[in-house]
Amino acid sequence: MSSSTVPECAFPVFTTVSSYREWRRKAFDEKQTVGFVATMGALHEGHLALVKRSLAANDHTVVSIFVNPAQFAPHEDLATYPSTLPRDLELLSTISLQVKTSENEGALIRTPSAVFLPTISEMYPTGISQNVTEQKGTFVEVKGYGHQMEGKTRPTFFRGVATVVMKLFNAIEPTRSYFGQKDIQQALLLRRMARDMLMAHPSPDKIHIVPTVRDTTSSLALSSRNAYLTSRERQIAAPALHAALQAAKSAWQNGMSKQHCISDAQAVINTVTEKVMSDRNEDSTDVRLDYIEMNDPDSFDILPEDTTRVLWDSDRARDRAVVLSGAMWVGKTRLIDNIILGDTRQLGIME
Ligand SMILES: Nc1ncnc2c1ncn2[C@@H]1O[C@H](COP(=O)(O)OP(=O)(O)OP(=O)(O)O)[C@@H](O)[C@H]1O
Ligand SMILES: CC(C)(CO)[C@@H](O)C(=O)[O-]
Ligand code: BAL
Repeated sequence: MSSSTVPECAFPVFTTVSSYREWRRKAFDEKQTVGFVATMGALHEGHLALVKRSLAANDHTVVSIFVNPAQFAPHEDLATYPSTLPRDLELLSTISLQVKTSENEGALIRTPSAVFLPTISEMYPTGISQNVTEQKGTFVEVKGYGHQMEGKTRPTFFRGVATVVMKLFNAIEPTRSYFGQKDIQQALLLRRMARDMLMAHPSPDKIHIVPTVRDTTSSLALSSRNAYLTSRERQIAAPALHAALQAAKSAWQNGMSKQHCISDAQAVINTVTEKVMSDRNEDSTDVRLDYIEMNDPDSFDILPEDTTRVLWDSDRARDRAVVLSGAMWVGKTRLIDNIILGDTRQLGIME
């Protein structure tokens, strides 16, 4: 993207690493903190929640918008991924937060300081293929943590995410960074990457996880890909994933085994699938569960089938956390969601 094609807005939009670095150097010199929110654009209230958390805690907030080819498999939706750049920049121009600081009693208004909007060649100087076997250059893999949950269906996804986020961290050099709980495996894996690579910008303890923002009536997790849903899919089928996870959660809290919890969740999806199939007057939608699973948040290991809350708790900490997550196809849209069972503070999820 050339700077002449970027719409005018209230903050600088940097399309190159070198132009951003000039701005960043000044923030370093002035000992100002920089909060960072990485996005692929098509912004919604979920993204804005991350931006607000950053505004609350940092002198500056930088948002990146970059649709990363490396995290899309060749058969996935890179070509059709939603893009709403003028609206994104407008949303970021209108967001503000009033903060209290020790020097300034209540009157300080913070707004985003900059957007980083790089081209593909800026981010991948050696070039990039979506086909892993054809790739050349430097990639980041968090070994042992990218094949479970989302990685089972999307085996090259976390390699693409870790690679681009390492590049973004190197370019932006944030003091703190904010990721959404909606992509819980991504956030936990990136914290591990920062720890393993001894990163300072941000340090692993400054990678913050923000609770999932949901549609207030249906509880559907907000997601850029929700734009693919028809209105009937959005109302009838899409909310089933969260409802299924809630059914598993209540079975877990009632002392049931993991196996029982997951079959309760599957029953919720089956009921919705049958309803959608039986509405013969309407356009038919194909609803298909990809997975619902329960994993250890530290190792990402799958919990054994007979695990109950009591067995899990007695093993280590009280109210020990579990990641209960799932993915489901509604027509051509793949939705993901999760609930943390037990104490969410063990995962450092913000309150
Ligand atoms: N509903 C949400 N609540 C909180 N954070 C969210 C929500 N949706 C996305 N995020 C977070 O925003 C950041 C950028 O996400 P991204 O741009 O991929 O949007 P997305 O809505 O997750 O898109 P997609 O539909 O591709 O999954 C990630 O850290 C992601 O977890
Ligand atoms: C973190 C991220 C911006 C990397 O491309 C993406 O995976 C996302 O938006 O969740
Ligand atoms: N928020 C996750 C980005 C992706 O699915 O590619």
